[in-house]
Amino acid sequence: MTSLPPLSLTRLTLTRFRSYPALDLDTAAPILVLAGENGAGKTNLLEAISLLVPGRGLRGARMAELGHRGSGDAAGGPWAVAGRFATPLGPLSLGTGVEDPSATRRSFRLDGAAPRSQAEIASRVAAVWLTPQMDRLFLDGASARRRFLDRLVWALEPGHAREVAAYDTAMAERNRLLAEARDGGRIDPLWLASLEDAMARHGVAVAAARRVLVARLNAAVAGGVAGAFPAAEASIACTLDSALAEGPALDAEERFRAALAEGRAGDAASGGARQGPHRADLVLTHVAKRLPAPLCSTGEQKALLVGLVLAHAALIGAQRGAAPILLLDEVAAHLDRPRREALFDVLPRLGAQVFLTGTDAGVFAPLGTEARLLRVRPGEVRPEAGWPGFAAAQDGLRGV
Ligand SMILES: Nc1ncnc2c1ncn2[C@@H]1O[C@H](COP(=O)(O)OP(=O)(O)OP(=O)(O)O)[C@@H](O)[C@H]1O
Repeated sequence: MTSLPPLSLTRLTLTRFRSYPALDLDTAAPILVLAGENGAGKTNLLEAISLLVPGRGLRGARMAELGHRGSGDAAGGPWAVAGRFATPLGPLSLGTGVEDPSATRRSFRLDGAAPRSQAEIASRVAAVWLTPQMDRLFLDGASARRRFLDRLVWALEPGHAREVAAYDTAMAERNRLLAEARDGGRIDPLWLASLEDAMARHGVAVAAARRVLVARLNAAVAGGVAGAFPAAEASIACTLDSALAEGPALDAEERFRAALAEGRAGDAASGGARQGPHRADLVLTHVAKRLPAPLCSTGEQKALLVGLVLAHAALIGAQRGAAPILLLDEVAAHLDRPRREALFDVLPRLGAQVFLTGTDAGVFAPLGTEARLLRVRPGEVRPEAGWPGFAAAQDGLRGV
């Protein structure tokens, strides 16, 4: 068995979390496959792990949804998730949860004490996930893709979230002022200019950070970070941001500020700023096919997304010195056999601890002894010795 990756979850303990009244699970393995029927509680486990890092977790759920509801319980109560980790700086214990189910925020414990900040937690533990909900990324509107891209940047540049928020705030206030002026109200021109100044400063910072990330992702993909995985064929771009963040930052800010000042009347008529990083879009292209992602098949889109997430995980790993924990929910669902096998070939070589879910354990048999199989049934998880269909899968591989 391969040794444990530098950052690994070694034990997961749930108390009244989702479908689990209580669970204590040994997770000290490089790759864990959580197999079980629909509704067994596989995604709930990934979600619990995702909540051990700051953020809203992989479902973006509200706190009140997370407490275990027994039959007849109209509302969930308090809940807790605790994890023990092996990290490059030594063992670490992390806990999160709410005591009051009406709370909107959860609290954290780091080695038994309240952490100084969420950044302190993020500096010790990182996780990256891919869920079936993200399959729609290329079919939905651009705003979902911008949020996705910004989350990718944020994982590497924690200050990015502040820049995005500052830009959005300034833009919303400028939109309000322009609407007021359009409706005959009197507005303060100095206030308007200062808002455009803020939009230019934060907007160029947002665009520049996205541009840097996109370049690094492309380099990671081209450098074969995703191994032989077909998604290494992706090219990644973000529209608008190149032009917006071109040249020295001060020049770019000046251009954007001037464009905003010139565009006031048109922006007022159309109900908001018509240009800026809030209009950018993330574009993935299948290089071999020369097709943008929305024109690719479901499985091809999934492969592009997997490649993007693996490249992102590799960048985080290079920056932190330890790869983030990978949570891949139903990742094999739309992938054909060659793509699955290419993925299973890459996963053990990423230096990351990987959690995979699926309804059919046999699909994961090619991972062989690299992976530990856990059988998930409502409210319980048990290790299972051996893979169903393992011998057949091996025969199949030999036959290729
Ligand atoms: N707060 C809660 N209390 C109790 N049960 C819950 C709560 N929230 C969700 N559940 C239940 O948890 C079960 C497992 O959900 P989960 O999404 O983990 O399933 P899964 O194994 O990933 O299934 P699938 O293969 O269908 O994706 C569902 O039946 C759901 O109704």
